[in-house]
Amino acid sequence: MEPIKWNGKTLAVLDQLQLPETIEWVECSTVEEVAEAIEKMKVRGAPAIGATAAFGIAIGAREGANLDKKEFFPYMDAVCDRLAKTRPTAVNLFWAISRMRELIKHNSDLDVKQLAELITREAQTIAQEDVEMNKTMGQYGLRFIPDGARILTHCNTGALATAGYGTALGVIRAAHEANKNISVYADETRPYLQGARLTAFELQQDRIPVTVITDSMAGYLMRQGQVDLVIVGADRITANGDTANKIGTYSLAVLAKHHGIPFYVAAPTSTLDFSLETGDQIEIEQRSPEEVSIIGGKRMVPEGVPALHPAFDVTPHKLITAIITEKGVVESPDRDRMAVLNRKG
Ligand SMILES: CSC[C@H]1O[C@H](OP(=O)(O)O)[C@H](O)[C@@H]1O
Repeated sequence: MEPIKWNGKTLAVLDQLQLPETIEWVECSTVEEVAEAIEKMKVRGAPAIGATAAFGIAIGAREGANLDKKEFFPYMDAVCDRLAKTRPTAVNLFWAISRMRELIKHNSDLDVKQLAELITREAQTIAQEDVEMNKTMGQYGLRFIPDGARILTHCNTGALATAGYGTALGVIRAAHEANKNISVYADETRPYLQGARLTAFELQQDRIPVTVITDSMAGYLMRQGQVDLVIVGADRITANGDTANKIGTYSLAVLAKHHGIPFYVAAPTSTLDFSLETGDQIEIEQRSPEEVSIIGGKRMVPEGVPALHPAFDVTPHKLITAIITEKGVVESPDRDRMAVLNRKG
């Protein structure tokens, strides 16, 4: 079940805030509606918000198709700027926007309507490429998944977090499709509950054995010898392999290291950011504390008591066993080893 569907002129967004109880599609026909769907996390997941922003730019180009060219280019700049303001951590968002800006710049000789068509096709290509990258990544990750593996994963990195198939969940899917008899522990992943609500939903649909655990149970299971490996996604990976991912990932990596359990990151190369040397430079999104204090519409923290809500944390590369991408695997990632991924094409 993909998170977005292009309808030729508008973008249907599966409202992930309503899952798993309700499957509700929201029609986005303006740039602002797309931007708000990303900001409110109706659609979320690094590659998914990149693809969504690309279609938001396509909608913007169609809205601006009646402008003359000298107005069209600054108008499209403003469209890209608006979408770039939605969420700061996942580099896939900025990768998609930058790819669209380059496309517009290198095709400025076309008329506005031709440009709008070209931009729409590029958004569709970005989505199609993402699914293909995820399936390739799944195959690269297979060698790290022993038969019968008990896998712990965090957040949601499946079809709902991408244009389809998934990153870490893509590796899990590939292992299941290869009859490796795996089972999954899904961290519920407070406060948005991507694991409990979305990963469990996806794996149940695929008949992959899944058990939801609270985030605080991971160490207990590792100490009981119940976890064979951890695999997670990523929102931004810097030149030395430091990885930003959903809050709670760093704690998992420390626990995995302590227990001698392999810790894998699966992410397409659109998640790599070689402009940053280390994870200390990654901007961590600070979301509303109300998303922590209020659960299912019910206040759990007394009014007036503050709450923190960093939406991501950074796992140092030394805690990562391997980074799996569609261009291959980097084991024991560091700056020198990651450089192999920093090649165009
Ligand atoms: C395919 S990796 C998706 C990545 O994005 C998630 O964050 P959010 O749900 O806030 O968009 C989480 O960090 C996942 O690992």
